Amino acid sequence: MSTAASRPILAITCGEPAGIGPEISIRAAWELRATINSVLIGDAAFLAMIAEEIDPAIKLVALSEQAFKFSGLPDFGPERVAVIDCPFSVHVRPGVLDPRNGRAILKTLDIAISGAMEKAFDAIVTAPLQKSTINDAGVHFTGHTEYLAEKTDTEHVVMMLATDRTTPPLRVALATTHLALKDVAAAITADSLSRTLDILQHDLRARFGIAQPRILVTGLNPHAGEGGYLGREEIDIIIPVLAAAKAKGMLVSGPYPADTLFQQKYLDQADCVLAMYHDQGLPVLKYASFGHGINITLGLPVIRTSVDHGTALDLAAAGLGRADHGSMLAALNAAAQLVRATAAVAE
Ligand SMILES: NC(=O)C1=CN([C@@H]2O[C@H](COP(=O)(O)OP(=O)(O)OC[C@H]3O[C@@H](n4cnc5c(N)ncnc54)[C@H](O)[C@@H]3O)[C@@H](O)[C@H]2O)C=CC1
Ligand SMILES: NCC(=O)COP(=O)(O)O
Repeated sequence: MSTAASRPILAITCGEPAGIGPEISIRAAWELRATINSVLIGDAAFLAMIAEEIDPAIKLVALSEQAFKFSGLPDFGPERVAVIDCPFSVHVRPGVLDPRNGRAILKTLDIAISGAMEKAFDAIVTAPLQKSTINDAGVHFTGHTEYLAEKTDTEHVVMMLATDRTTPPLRVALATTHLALKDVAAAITADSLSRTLDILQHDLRARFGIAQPRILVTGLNPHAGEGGYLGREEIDIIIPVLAAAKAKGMLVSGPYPADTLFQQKYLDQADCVLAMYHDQGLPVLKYASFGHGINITLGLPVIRTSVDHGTALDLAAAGLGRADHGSMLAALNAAAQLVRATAAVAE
């Protein structure tokens, strides 16, 4: 099924329909149709309406989930973009969240995940969804990252955001994912941190072709704990884990104070920074490249990339044409590149 070498097949979940996800998904899939075989997953009638408004020349062709499951994906060629129909429960009003569509949004992800696990898709690319809407629909949901881990039976995954708009490219991985700040310290255990480093090392090699990844690790506390006077996580957990990783031959260093680590002289010597939590690492990357970065979930049995932004309900409410689809283009191109790089490393 896979056409990794030529035109990889990427499942795109169109995300929260009241946000900018459908628009950026259609624009990016259409623009890249010559090199990427995108398969949009969402409400086909709704997507057709948006496509018509963006540009009547855009050609979408819909198939039902049943047809996809029983007969697979027909070859629609590069002149049309396929849509797997996943109908919403209620009419969508741009900018207005409706939890009654929450379960259908989640179903788009389920179709993408099972299709990728069965190798009908080479990778998954997700447009942003509103995490609160899924919860309001009655399903506990903290993020795609955790949901993908659960649905693929993966015990441990790593969230990494990346941009090639800097020199060298900046990659920021996180030791924890979507957690309330009060729960972060307890989640950083020797076991979870060493698993995170192992996954980083493995995926930077297998998916990015970096033979000996150099990983700079932040501390958790201000001034990396100030020798224990501002917290003991560095002394009790991070330093011993880094020592063990170095003993295994990994090129890790730290813990560095997070507020001064992001300087060119350090980043020039690094393939990746591992930050301890969401708002420690991501603001730096988003400041460097917001709207053009990507989010990659490492450690999964499938390739998944996403955009570096959220649903932007404010823009969706204002009408089509306001959102920048640069990050969606980057996420699609990165997924295609990861498909090719992974195939090359496996050979
Ligand atoms: N991968 C995902 O599914 C993600 C989903 N989210 C969800 O998005 C929701 C809203 O998040 P916010 O923190 O408000 O961030 P946001 O990224 O949606 O918006 C923050 C600001 O950036 C602007 N912006 C965002 N994307 C843009 C684009 N493509 N072009 C131009 N301007 C853009 C918005 O107009 C707004 O001013 C959250 O509640 C969260 O659930 C957030 C991040 C990732
Ligand atoms: N800020 C990045 C983010 O929240 C990613 O969330 P998700 O991809 O796990 O849904």
